[in-house]
Amino acid sequence: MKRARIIYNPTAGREAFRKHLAEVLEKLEKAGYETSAHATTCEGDATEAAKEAVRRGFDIVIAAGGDGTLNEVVEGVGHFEKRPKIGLIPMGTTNDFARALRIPRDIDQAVDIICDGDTTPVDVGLMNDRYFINIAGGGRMTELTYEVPSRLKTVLGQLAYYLKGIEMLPSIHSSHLRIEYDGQVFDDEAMMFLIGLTNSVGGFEKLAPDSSINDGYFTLLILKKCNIAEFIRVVTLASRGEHLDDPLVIQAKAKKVVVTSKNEVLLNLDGEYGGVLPATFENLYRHIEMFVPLQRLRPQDKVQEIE
Ligand SMILES: Nc1ncnc2c1ncn2[C@@H]1O[C@H](COP(=O)(O)OP(=O)(O)OP(=O)(O)O)[C@@H](O)[C@H]1O
Repeated sequence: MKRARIIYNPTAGREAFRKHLAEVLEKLEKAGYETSAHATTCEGDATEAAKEAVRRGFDIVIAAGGDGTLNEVVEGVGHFEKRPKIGLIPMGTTNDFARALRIPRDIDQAVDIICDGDTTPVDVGLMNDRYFINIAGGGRMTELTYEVPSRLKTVLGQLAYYLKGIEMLPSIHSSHLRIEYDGQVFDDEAMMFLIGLTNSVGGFEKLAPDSSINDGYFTLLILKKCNIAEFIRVVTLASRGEHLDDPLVIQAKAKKVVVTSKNEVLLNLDGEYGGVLPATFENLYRHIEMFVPLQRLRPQDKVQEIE
């Protein structure tokens, strides 16, 4: 019998996972998994629990929580040579990664995907020595996501981001950024940069529409220096996926990105504070095997059988 370890964040999202735990365990047992669960107690605990699960030889690790919990689980398993497969039960507020993988928010349906057993390899990012699964970025605007208090996100959902964004608008300014990406260089003032692994970021599904979850490339977006009116215009365009042709936006594909600055620039990794520049971002090609609804993936995310 295969062994599964559920790592769940009891504080994630609006709904308590604990209420559903018994039925989830039963379902997984029926599908042939001997399953146990761990409730995280604080920040970083999911990473330790995931490391322990690898050491104890679990075949699969299931993250039940938001992007933060999945990020911590990947951080825990990512450094090991032999990595368990990862399942995801989206319980967060935005669930960007689940959206990119077409994993439904319904707990029952998400567990069905794990029970069905279809998996696909996905790329993960490594920033210096920390993993990220969805998005890394830097610049004043990217600070927005981790300045929104978790409690506010839970109560207000995405509205919390908008409210915080309005509050922060007057303090948005540019920073010097030197960005080397696959042999090219941007060296100028800019508002922010984003390095995405999937098409889904902060609830915006059209920010990096061409990105694929397993092609080995990041989508790099740079927003050049602009004033607040231009900034609002580009963010509005981005919400509709119409920003890529804007002269203020640079878009590129890259496997490796190195960013330095003359200023102090704070970083954001999967929506949480990620330290300060300088940083090197590497795309780890198909580093993690994840349970997904294969037939629902976008064509560019499907692994071709003949490669
Ligand atoms: N018991 C706990 N108490 C407080 N914080 C916790 C606990 N367990 C985990 N955390 C922290 O909560 C953070 C956010 O959790 P998570 O991403 O699962 O939910 P979310 O913020 O509601 O969802 P999303 O990231 O999709 O918006 C995690 O990064 C983790 O460090």
